[in-house]
Amino acid sequence: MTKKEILDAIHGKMIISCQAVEGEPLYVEEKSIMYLMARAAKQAGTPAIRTSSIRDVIAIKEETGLPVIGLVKIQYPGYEGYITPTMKEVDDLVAAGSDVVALDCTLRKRGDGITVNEFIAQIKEKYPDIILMADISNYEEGINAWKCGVDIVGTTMSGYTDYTSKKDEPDYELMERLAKDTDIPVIGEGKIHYPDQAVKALQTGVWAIVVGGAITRPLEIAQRFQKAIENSK
Ligand SMILES: CC(=O)N[C@H](C=O)[C@@H](O)[C@H](O)[C@H](O)COP(=O)(O)O
Repeated sequence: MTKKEILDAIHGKMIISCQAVEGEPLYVEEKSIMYLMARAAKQAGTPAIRTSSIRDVIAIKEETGLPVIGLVKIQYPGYEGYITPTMKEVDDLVAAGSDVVALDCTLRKRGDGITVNEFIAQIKEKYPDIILMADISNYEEGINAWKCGVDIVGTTMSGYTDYTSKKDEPDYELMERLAKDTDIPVIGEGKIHYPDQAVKALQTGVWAIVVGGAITRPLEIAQRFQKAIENSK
């Protein structure tokens, strides 16, 4: 699919994130099972899937035929970001056929000593046709990534950096400001736990939203029920 086709397909819609990394209940060592989550997501009508790891990108594309936003979560020493931190992960995602490559574009420390701006430039030089989604945590990082020429900005990391508020709800304000002040698609992502929050996030003016754990992480869902019950006692 071309960039325009992908962006048109996701416009106004909910992308479902299907992820399980090592240590999570749905992570199975021998074989990816996240394609089953993606099957359900497709049946529910999602136009695209976001997923982590090379094997899940491959399995989900094979299962659904939908465009995939791929990323690799890996924590290297010296790097604060863990979403597609180096060219190695970009190379692997491109080779796996990831339609969009998502990467950490926060302004945090990188172990290779280059800036995120330089990293983006290196990726674009190596892969001129790549579609990049910048995962950022605040307004400054979103604007910076947009100016570096990424194709999509996502609010993914809001609440997950030292300098952003840890509230357990979507960052509607960030979504609204970036949608207003950039001319590329903004994806509202992170902590959208309920259908009414999904609606509200889309109403901020973002191009699309990503919902993950509230649909595809059973432990997180069960804990939310448990907590509500405990709190009611
Ligand atoms: C911060 C981080 O590492 N976020 C990851 C990014 O891909 C995923 O673990 C999240 O599930 C995804 O962003 C969707 O968010 P939520 O699961 O809250 O709907």
